[in-house]
Amino acid sequence: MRIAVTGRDGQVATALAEIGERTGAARGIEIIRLGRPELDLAEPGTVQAALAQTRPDAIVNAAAFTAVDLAETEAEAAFAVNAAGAGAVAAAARALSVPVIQLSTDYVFDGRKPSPYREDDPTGPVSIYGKSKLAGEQAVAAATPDHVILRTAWVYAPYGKNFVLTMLRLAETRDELRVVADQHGCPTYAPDIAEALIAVAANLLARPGDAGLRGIFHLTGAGEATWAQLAEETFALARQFGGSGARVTPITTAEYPTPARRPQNSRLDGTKLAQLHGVRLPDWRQSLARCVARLYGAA
Ligand SMILES: NC(=O)C1=CN([C@@H]2O[C@H](COP(=O)(O)OP(=O)(O)OC[C@H]3O[C@@H](n4cnc5c(N)ncnc54)[C@H](OP(=O)(O)O)[C@@H]3O)[C@@H](O)[C@H]2O)C=CC1
Ligand SMILES: Cc1cn([C@H]2C[C@H](O)[C@@H](COP(=O)(O)OP(=O)(O)O[C@H]3O[C@@H](C)C(=O)[C@@H](O)[C@H]3O)O2)c(=O)[nH]c1=O
Repeated sequence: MRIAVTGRDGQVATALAEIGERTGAARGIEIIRLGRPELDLAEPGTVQAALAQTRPDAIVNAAAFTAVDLAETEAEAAFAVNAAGAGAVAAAARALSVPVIQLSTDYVFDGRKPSPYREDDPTGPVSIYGKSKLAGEQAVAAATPDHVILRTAWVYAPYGKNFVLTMLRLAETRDELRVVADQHGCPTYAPDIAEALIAVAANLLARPGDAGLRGIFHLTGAGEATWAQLAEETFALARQFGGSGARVTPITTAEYPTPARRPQNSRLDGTKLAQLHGVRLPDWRQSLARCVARLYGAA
């Protein structure tokens, strides 16, 4: 199975590439990463040719404008990549007669639901990033029926830009960190997402006409946390490996003003993916332990 993945140096694409390098030969999986300048989602003219030359069996669109706060002032750029760009990738998949898996986000919801969101719950993004990703979902669905939209959340890895690495970096110079404790979500480990993407792609290729395997699915680490709990657990693990952590002071969203609004509740219910694709991710604490162990050279 040859999987072409966009967003070459991002967390998810990197995690997929690692699987390809470590176990791809034994498992018959080849990962081909694409990025700028040869594939630029803001330049839709580059998309089809770049993807076609990889001769993929399936395409994963992991490229996105992910700077949530910056998107508030760069809406046009965010929409170009996350909406039009995603549509261009899906159109290329259709032209190549292969399935496309589009990564999307918990930030398509407004966060007011008191329990975890299901796939058919009404969307209502409260940020430009969320709005642009929702428009991307719609563009993908309009471009090809042979798609899966995987909404994930709070992604972290031992590399790239993410909250866990930000906390560890800030703790190097500060004894105390103030972290919001009234936003609830599901931290998700990029290498877990990568394994799930491979399983979903294999299912799509095995059952080409199965509409039940297509459409929107939620994919997050099991369990739930606040950002403050995620920071605390990160520091607890870092200390186990001889590192240092900061003291976490829980604060409210109002006490940490940001340009973009974030949903208060962005927990996603992964039941549908488990039932139809047989994919369920480990608890976020287990995966965070693997991540931090790797950062400290213990894994
Ligand atoms: N990170 C998270 O917490 C979450 C992410 N997601 C979604 O998951 C997917 C993967 O996220 P993640 O791996 O964390 O993302 P990253 O932010 O780690 O990487 C995004 C990648 O997209 C690339 N990119 C940005 N603009 C363009 C463009 N115009 N053309 C081509 N490539 C571009 C970036 O390139 P460059 O390095 O050059 O900027 C980068 O390599 C995205 O769809 C994201 O919306 C969903 C929920 C949570
Ligand atoms: C750095 C920092 C952040 N925060 C808060 C701000 C915010 O409410 C929360 C998370 O901040 P970040 O900016 O790191 O995370 P953010 O960019 O909002 O993360 C999101 O990224 C996009 C791409 C997604 O799709 C989402 O699922 C989600 O992962 O933590 C603190 O309370 N204290 C701090 O010291």
